[in-house]
Amino acid sequence: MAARVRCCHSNAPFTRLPLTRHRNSPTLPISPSRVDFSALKCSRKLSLPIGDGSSIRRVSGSGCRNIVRAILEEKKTEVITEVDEKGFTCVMKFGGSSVASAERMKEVADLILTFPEESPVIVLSAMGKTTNNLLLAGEKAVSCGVSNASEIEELSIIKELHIRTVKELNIDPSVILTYLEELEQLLKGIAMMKELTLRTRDYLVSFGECLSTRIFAAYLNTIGVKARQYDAFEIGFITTDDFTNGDILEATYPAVAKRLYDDWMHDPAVPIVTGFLGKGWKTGAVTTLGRGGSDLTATTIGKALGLKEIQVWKDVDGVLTCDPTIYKRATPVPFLTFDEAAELAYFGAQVLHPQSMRPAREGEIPVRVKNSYNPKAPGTIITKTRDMTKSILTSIVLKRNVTMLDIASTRMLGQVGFLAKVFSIFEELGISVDVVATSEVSISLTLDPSKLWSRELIQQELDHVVEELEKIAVVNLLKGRAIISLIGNVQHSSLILERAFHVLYTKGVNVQMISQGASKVNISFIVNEAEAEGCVQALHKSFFESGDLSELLIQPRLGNGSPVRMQVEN
Ligand SMILES: Nc1ncnc2c1ncn2[C@@H]1O[C@H](COP(=O)(O)OP(=O)(O)O)[C@@H](O)[C@H]1O
Ligand SMILES: N[C@@H](CC(=O)OP(=O)(O)O)C(=O)O
Repeated sequence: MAARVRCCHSNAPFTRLPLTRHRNSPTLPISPSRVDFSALKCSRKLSLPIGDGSSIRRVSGSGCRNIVRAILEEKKTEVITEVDEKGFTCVMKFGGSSVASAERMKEVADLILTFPEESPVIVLSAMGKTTNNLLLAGEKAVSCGVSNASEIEELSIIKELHIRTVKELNIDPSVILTYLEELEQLLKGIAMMKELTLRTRDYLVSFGECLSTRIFAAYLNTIGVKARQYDAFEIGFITTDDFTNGDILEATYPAVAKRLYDDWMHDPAVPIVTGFLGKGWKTGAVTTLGRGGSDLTATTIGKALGLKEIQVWKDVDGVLTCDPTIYKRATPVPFLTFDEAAELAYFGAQVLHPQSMRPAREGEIPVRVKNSYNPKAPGTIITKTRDMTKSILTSIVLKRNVTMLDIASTRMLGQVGFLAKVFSIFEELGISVDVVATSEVSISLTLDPSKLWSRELIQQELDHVVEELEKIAVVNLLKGRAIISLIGNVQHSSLILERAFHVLYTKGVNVQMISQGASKVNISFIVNEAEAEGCVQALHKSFFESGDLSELLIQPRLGNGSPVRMQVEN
């Protein structure tokens, strides 16, 4: 293996790439067995020039690690020499609300141009409500008959929106026309087959992101900003074959880094990447990462390229103290840890995709949530740690449409393995469980509604679960429940619980289950769905609108009398 790597610091002559963390150690020829990839990962400030003598490129960041791995995996034997080109600095993801119209796309382009010091990778979602419209169109196609498929109302809405956008942006409509024709053909195909499999559903919704990115890249090119469109499933986003809910596989990171850097070095252009989409590793078919999955696309690129920041641009001033559609007086949360953000997303805050924090946490890359409608607002910055000294409650999250199961063993106390048996039934049926509270002979738990949503046979599945559990237990299935999660500093759980229960007691609400669990940041309780919104509003008033709760804290003190500073680490 003859690849050689050198490192360059911006103002210094080329020094030699440390294969350990020491910057000034000598250059060594690299071979898979000699490269300490974990050391490379730490070297975020290193630059890695690669080339074949004729064309020479340089990349920066911990993406170097992925490039080196990719080179080695391909068994390239080229010599690496110096150049001085700028790599990518950040990823900017714009959600559907940010690119909902031609006007919005222009504003987003302006916004990107207001950061000339950045060299961003752009990730886009489908325009506005296009994903919902595609799903609705697909469902209608199943039963409307082939001859009516072209007339589906949502198809017309999608066509009209995209054609109008292209006209208003003054770009060549051919960039999207073939896609719109193909979409119509696909709906006819669904109508003919009279079925919409999960695989076809993913292919169908992929049109949304394929269209929006093509339009935006074409627009940037017309205003003189060189841009290049990418379909994520063509540039190395490899996922499991779980259609509608694909998991990003490890191979994605080096593949995406290599493709984006290679293209950039041959011919620099701003990459415009489709969010939400991937390619199933066995089937080779288009997959999606679950609703809101463009956030995960952005953090995956952030980690792959070792960027300094991941920005997700939304239609709100950051992560708020609760869903603003439930309670208008929600306010932005300036700082969050990855743990808090992940928990918040997992327990239902639509603002972030539940899996999106994982790559950011692994790459230790800060995530900034900003408002594309109000760029001056500071937004929320999500990092590994933050000062928790005064933090009590951060945000209140509501998850609706929850099914709860009370499971009591038919045998009496002391039954060994009861919990194991119950959970093995869920494992066998592939159903995921959200909140759990147990005693030796009984369990209360909730089923993850998003998992149920993404699959069919919901009622049959529930019946089947109950049937299996009834072999060992008395089962009570309770629908129409909601989970209210209090995300915050569980170090102060007594204060949080005292206040929360006072609020709920005052409202006459009976909590049906509570779980604090092992999480350092979340206390959840289950109430009737009909009461849930009122509870969130009352809790918000009590925790965020009635003075500084931190004054109630009894501060732990060191021997010298000074207060202990608390840091929460993921
Ligand atoms: N705690 C929260 N903070 C901010 N927004 C929230 C929260 N909970 C729910 N939301 C909803 O999330 C929306 C933003 O997320 P999303 O629709 O995925 O944005 P985008 O499509 O721009 O990526 C907001 O408009 C808001 O209604
Ligand atoms: N368009 C997809 C993916 C996505 O991330 O969208 P948004 O960024 O608008 O939430 C969806 O609606 O689920």
